[in-house]
Amino acid sequence: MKTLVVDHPLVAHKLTALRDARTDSQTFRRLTDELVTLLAYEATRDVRVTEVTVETPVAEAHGVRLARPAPLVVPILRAGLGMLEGMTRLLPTAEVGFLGMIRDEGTLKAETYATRLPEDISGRQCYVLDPMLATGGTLAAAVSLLFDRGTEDITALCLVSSPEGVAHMERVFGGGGRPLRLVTAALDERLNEAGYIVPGLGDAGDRLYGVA
Ligand SMILES: O=P(O)(O)OC[C@H]1O[C@H](OP(=O)(O)OP(=O)(O)O)[C@H](O)[C@@H]1O
Ligand SMILES: O=c1cc[nH]c(=O)[nH]1
Ligand SMILES: [Mg+2]
Repeated sequence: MKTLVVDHPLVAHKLTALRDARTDSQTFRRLTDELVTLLAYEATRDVRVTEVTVETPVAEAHGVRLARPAPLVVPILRAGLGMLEGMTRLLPTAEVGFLGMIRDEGTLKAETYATRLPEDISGRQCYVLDPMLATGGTLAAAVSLLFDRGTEDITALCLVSSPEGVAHMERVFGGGGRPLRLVTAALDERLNEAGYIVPGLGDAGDRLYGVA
């Protein structure tokens, strides 16, 4: 797995405001949306394109458009939903599938409660959205499911990642196989005893949508 920590002052500025416990839900949602747009720029660097020619008012111009089959964007519910609009704004032809996953806060194991994906996702480039990569259990389960369904390559976009989560993903998917990339706005210090990222930003789902 290739990991990219996006190093950009605008990303750092918005992430700092997002982390701030005083930031309200409305602002948290806006900042999440803005951060995704910035991460998406890096995350889609290898998106497949097809060469096309268009007529400008002056002459023929050679360019590209997004290739078919369209990319697949998969937010992991709930918190990943906060990243969806920012991503599809940049990838308007993308299809969207949904994975509902919840981490048991006692065992820290991820459970899948909903899977709604297009029928055929074989050969697709896939962008998985989840603001938090903590133990890595949730993202690893999502990536395994998508690879099992035939996805060609996967890029995960996370706002905050932990070293433990990245190490878990590398352990599970490091042995080659299909391409996997992680694009994250921050690699934090560690996990605490409760499995929360330190310093992190708290519970992303609760901060986006209120306490579940
Ligand atoms: O890396 P892990 O240790 O698996 O933890 C990360 C997961 O926990 C959070 O979701 P949560 O289970 O709280 O669900 P929610 O989005 O509905 O709040 C977060 O959005 C990730 O999906
Ligand atoms: O820090 C964390 C860990 C898991 N889930 C979150 O929302 N935040
Ligand atoms: Mg949550």
